[in-house]
Amino acid sequence: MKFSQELRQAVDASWNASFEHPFVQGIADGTLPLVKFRHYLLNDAYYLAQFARVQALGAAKATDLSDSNRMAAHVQGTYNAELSLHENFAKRLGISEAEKAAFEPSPTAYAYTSHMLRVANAGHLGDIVAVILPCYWLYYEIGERLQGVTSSEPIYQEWINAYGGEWFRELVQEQIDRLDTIAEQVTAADRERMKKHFIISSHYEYKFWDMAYKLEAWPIYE
Ligand SMILES: Cc1ncc(C[n+]2csc(CCO)c2C)c(N)n1
Repeated sequence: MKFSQELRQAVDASWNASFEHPFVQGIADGTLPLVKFRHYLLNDAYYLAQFARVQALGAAKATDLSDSNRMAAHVQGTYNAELSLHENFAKRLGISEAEKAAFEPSPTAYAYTSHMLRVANAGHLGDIVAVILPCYWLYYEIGERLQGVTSSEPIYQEWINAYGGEWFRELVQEQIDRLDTIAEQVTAADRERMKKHFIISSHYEYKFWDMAYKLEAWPIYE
């Protein structure tokens, strides 16, 4: 069995919980209150900025020029594809640049990105691909499941369309293939560590929906 398949099996329950989360279901049927999607977007803008840094560390740590080149291209992909989607939504939801700049990430967004940055700083390219892969792959599977669904909220429909396309499938497959290639070249201990990164990122993907749905914030002490 390919390493990627072993990892996919290990997170099956966690990913099913993401598919069934009321945030995702609310996107599909259009009933998700926009205030919750707004909270998601603000946290996701922070998340994506950190995600790009993690991908860039992958480019820096690659030992092969072709991997450096592709990881750097993926940084640009995050900027172009993800942030343009965001800018479009932010405008429509009345999120200003000032609000974005002043926004402090919620505990889960902070913890998830801290997890990725810790792994990226300490690890090699294999650790980095393992820690970022659930972001690609889970969103692809959500996009796939929601194909054919017509959400009554146009913003949610655009979000669904963005993750169902062919361009996205190719990006995901490229990272899955990179994971499998590296997995064949490293030790069993390396693979075990990579698997843990993948599982923890999957937990955080679930918690990210929950964070947005519950409008999670830091405690206020008075
Ligand atoms: C919490 C969270 N997880 C995953 C994604 C999706 N995503 C982020 S970067 C990237 C790869 C380049 O497009 C993908 C698919 C998101 N937006 N927010």
